[in-house]
Amino acid sequence: MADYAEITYAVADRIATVTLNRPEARNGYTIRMADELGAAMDRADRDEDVRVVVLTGAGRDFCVGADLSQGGFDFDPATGPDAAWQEPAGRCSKRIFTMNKPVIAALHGAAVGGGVTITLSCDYRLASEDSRFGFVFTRRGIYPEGASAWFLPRLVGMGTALDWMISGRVFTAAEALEKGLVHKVLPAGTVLDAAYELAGEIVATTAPVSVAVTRQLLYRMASAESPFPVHDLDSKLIGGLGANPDAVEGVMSFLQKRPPAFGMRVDKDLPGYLPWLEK
Ligand SMILES: C/C=C/C(=O)SCCNC(=O)CCNC(=O)[C@H](O)C(C)(C)COP(=O)(O)OP(=O)(O)OC[C@H]1O[C@@H](n2cnc3c(N)ncnc32)[C@H](O)[C@@H]1OP(=O)(O)O
Repeated sequence: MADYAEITYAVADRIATVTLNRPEARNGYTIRMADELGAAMDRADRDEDVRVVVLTGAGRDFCVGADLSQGGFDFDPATGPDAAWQEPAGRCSKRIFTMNKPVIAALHGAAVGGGVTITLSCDYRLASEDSRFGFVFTRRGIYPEGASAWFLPRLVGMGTALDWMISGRVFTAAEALEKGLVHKVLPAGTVLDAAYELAGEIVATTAPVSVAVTRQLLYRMASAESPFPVHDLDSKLIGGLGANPDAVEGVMSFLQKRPPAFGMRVDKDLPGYLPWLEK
């Protein structure tokens, strides 16, 4: 699409592909890229033809983090940012977190600094066996942003998060898989195909509103102190979703041994969709 300079956006088979597109700079992250990524996620979320987003990078790397050759502040360092300013990785991380649709990150080469923190709010991380990861921030004298202090311990446990974030060392796809940062490691050159296969399965078999509610609930309840609030919410959600036509379709398609034909809309007018989950 002509309206982006540092990413590309394409839709096929109900899957939006968002590609970081500065291969000459190893997809070094810029303020502009952050803004374009946020806009692309917005667009995919609003597009009724899109069910799943695949996030990937052009060239040999996913993303080497902030492009260190570019300077980088979009505020005056002498006065600091105003209260509304959102740091660049957070702009994307936050937008992905509030998506109604799952996001699959297909990673290869370096996924380092902001290049890994922007994937932490994605629902899946698939990695090529040549991937390397690193929360290198302490080595640059800065801080791991993109809300990684919230996401990373939940994904890999506090011990591993402390190790990776304090040491800043670069580690392999095998270590990322062992600790739970990535869901799968794929042979070189096959990670994007694997992402499309997974996305296609989600498109073909799941109800959009169920997916939206389920992913938000998992995140929101991850910090609950006991199962009691989750039991209460479950009752509201099951009651609401039961009134949704997709619940009828999900059961009928199973009984009639045919593929489901779910509705495409996910919005606050649908029974079972709880807009307050977005807060
Ligand atoms: C909001 C976001 C904030 C942040 O992301 S802060 C963190 C910013 N990112 C980094 O600090 C990563 C720095 N890079 C590295 O640690 C390593 O590189 C890698 C692990 C990514 C890759 O290692 P290897 O494959 O051995 O490559 P190489 O020999 O270190 O570098 C090859 C060329 O790539 C350039 N490069 C790598 N990362 C960046 C970057 N982030 N910004 C600008 N250039 C980068 C180098 O400088 C060099 O260039 P030349 O060949 O011309 O000497």
